[in-house]
Amino acid sequence: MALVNLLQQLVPIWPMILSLVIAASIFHVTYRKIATGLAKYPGPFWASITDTWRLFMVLRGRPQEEQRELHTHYGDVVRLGPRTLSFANPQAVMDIYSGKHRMRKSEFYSVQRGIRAGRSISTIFSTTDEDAHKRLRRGASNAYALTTLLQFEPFVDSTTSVLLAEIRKRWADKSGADGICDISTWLQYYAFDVIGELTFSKRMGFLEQGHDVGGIIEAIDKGLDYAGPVGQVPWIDYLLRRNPIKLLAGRWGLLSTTLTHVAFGAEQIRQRKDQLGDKIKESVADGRPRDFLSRFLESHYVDNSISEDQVMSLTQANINAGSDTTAISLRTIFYHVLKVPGCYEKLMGELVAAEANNQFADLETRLVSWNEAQKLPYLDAVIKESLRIFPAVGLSMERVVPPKGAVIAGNFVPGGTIVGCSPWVINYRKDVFGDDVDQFRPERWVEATTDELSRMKKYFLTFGMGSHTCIGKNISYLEMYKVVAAVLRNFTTLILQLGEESAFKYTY
Ligand code: HEM
Repeated sequence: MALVNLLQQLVPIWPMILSLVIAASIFHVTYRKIATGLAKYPGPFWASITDTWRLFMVLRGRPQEEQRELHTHYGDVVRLGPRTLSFANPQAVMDIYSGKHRMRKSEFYSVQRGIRAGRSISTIFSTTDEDAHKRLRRGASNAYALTTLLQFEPFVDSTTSVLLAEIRKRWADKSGADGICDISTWLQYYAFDVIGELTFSKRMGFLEQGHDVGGIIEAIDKGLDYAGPVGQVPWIDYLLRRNPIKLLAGRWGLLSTTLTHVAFGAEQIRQRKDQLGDKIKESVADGRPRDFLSRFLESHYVDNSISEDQVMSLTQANINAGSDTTAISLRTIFYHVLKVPGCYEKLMGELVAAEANNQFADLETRLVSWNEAQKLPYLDAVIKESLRIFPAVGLSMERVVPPKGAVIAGNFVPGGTIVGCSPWVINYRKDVFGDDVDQFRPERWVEATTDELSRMKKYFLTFGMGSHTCIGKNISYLEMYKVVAAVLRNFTTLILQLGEESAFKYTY
């Protein structure tokens, strides 16, 4: 009754209320469009007044393609939000990521912090604090260095052997539907198991059990499906996952907020500490293969270069940043090898010739060592081209312009603006990779002149660039070169059967 009375009293003044709402909206739109200093940059109208436009672009499931189309339509700089610009030219890549403007990561990354017992866990990937990042990266970089790469080979070999054994047991030499392996799913199991083995000397068990054990893959995929769209409007995170009431309930043990893979990592660290006891404070130098956890624990307990929390955070970064990315990349490699006419035959030809030339030491299990894989130029070209044409990261790698502003590719950009380049845009630049960029053509990496090749390598953005460039790049190359060569050596007749290609969706 009271509400009806109130509405009746408002009737005479509704034109005034409506005018106020319209005036406020006009002010809001004008402010966001012009006062941010980005009015001169072209882009979709709705993007210039609200970030939710970008959120919907991500939800539509093909933001990487849409961003490329926007650049084709509007040019090298596109306004993707009231305070967000996307750049497409190579000079911008240098200006944004080379470190000359000391730009920090945007809040897009904060959305990807883990949660354990109601507390957020920042990782080397998700932190937006440049000093914290520097400390973490310095403490961890030894473990990921090219010089330690070979020490990780036994971990990759053992997971690869399990993958081969499972394929053999389940599908090899079987006819009809019994002989069809959903390689896409199994490559995902492989990538997740190998990162578990590299990090904790413990596979998560996907390959052996043939399913998503403990729902870990689902949890990580859900995390990415959440982070992609929510990262466009990061404050939404504080209403949803990082809702203070929810976090408090998590701290008090009233609600389980710990993410599945975070719990898995925490359990591995606990077990390792129990197992090592007092030996945890001793340096390990007996030449045994050492996983990442062992190296991080040594950095903490022996070298004091990272904190205990950082041990947890670094192992989490491996799982979060290193599993799905490698799975996507392995899938795109196999997809192109089997789909593009002539590619499979050429690659097999290279492997057979190498075998005939006694280039491979292992004739029994047919695993391939890192050093052997490095002597296969066509394999190298196929992997590079697959990663160029289908980079695992589909959105801009966002950075924040420092308060005094910055000149990016000749354009002055005011402080506080979020700027970035997408690997899906830069990897398709004709002036870098050639006129036939839409075509999968590994030969471009073989035929290029020295100058062309160095330009292609310089702007190849699949692993990012600068101080935040992928720390696990060498590890992922180790996995990919070895497993692709080993699968092809072991199973000589592979036929591609495509499923629902249209069901493919990208949210990150
Ligand atoms: C083919 C596989 C992979 C791809 C395509 C990939 C791609 C990327 C990209 C593009 C970035 C930079 C993101 C940015 O600047 O916004 C990045 C960072 C990172 N990656 Fe990878 N990655 C892969 C595999 C791995 C693996 C195997 C690991 C761990 C073992 C890993 C760990 C990380 C970490 C920790 C960062 C953050 C580095 C920092 O900010 O300092 N990645 N990755």
